[in-house]
Amino acid sequence: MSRFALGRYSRYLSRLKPLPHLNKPFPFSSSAASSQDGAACHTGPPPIRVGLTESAGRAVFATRRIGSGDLIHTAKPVLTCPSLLSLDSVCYLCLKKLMGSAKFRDRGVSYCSQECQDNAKGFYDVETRGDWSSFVDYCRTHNFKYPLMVKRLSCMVISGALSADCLDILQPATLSSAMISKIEDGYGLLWNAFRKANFTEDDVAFLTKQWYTGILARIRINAFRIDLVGGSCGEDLLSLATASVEGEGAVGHAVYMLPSFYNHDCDPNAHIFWLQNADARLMTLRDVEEGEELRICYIDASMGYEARQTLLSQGFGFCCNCLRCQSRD
Ligand SMILES: C[S@@+](CC[C@H](N)C(=O)[O-])C[C@H]1O[C@@H](n2cnc3c(N)ncnc32)[C@H](O)[C@@H]1O
Repeated sequence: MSRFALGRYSRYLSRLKPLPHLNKPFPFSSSAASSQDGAACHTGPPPIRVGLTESAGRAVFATRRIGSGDLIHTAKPVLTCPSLLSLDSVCYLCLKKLMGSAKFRDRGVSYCSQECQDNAKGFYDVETRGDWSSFVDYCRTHNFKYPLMVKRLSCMVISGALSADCLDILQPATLSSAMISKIEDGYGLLWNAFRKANFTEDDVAFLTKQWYTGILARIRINAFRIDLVGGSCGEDLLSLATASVEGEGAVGHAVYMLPSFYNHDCDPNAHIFWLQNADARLMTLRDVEEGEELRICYIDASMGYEARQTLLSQGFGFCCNCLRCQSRD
């Protein structure tokens, strides 16, 4: 289950259409927009803080009034992974769609730029030492996407690109015993692939069953399905948000830090979307007052109350407490 079936709430976007001030370009330069989590729509830090709620754990709050349709901040992914179906058509690192013949090819995969190829080299050197066929078959057979993210994360940890505890801060899902036994099959296959590739016990000391399960539990709740909108920063945010609702399908998944602290609402005041690659953008869908919680929608909000509750409970393990659900709309 991904929360990035996310964002199909055209019913809620449509009421924004008459607002003329939404038709404005992105309010900050591409360099600000491409900085680490938290580039602000004005100069300085983003107008948000992470705090505690009474019943939904940590959350993101506005530190000042933010106008409807404003970009709140951008976020770089910590971890990306193309879907198996997109392997030949997107950049192996940033998930940008590759048009025509890719110029940057390395040992069977393609990149959109020399920079992506260079940035992926460390973990891809690790990855190309192993034979992943059994592990990938297991993912394909069960239609699992998240174990592929754990495989990439493992290669990144071995290469030194990330530390094994880099996702510890994120909330984990509660896993049933049936899920855990399926997860353990994947763990065995991953472990064997590394050992057969002659990685030392030291190299893979972090890769315990407990680590693997803990990472999958975090990815399950916090991975975003990436639906690219295309377009450019010059386009108005509402068109881009609407396009993201009508997106053609996922190119892969990614995990972020700051966006993971946004709680869900079936009538959200914020939206996450992607233009040309896995760099995320968060925007407001209506005016937000200082101190107000910013919430995005994890699911298809056009569904009815019962269906939404079932999906949120089965996929994310919570009973939604938003105002719309309280009124059983
Ligand atoms: C991606 S995390 C959001 C950040 C999280 N609150 C934290 O402390 O890390 C998703 C989790 O937040 C909680 N949550 C999010 N939206 C909620 C809502 N509308 N009602 C109740 N709990 C919610 C649930 O525990 C859910 O599994």
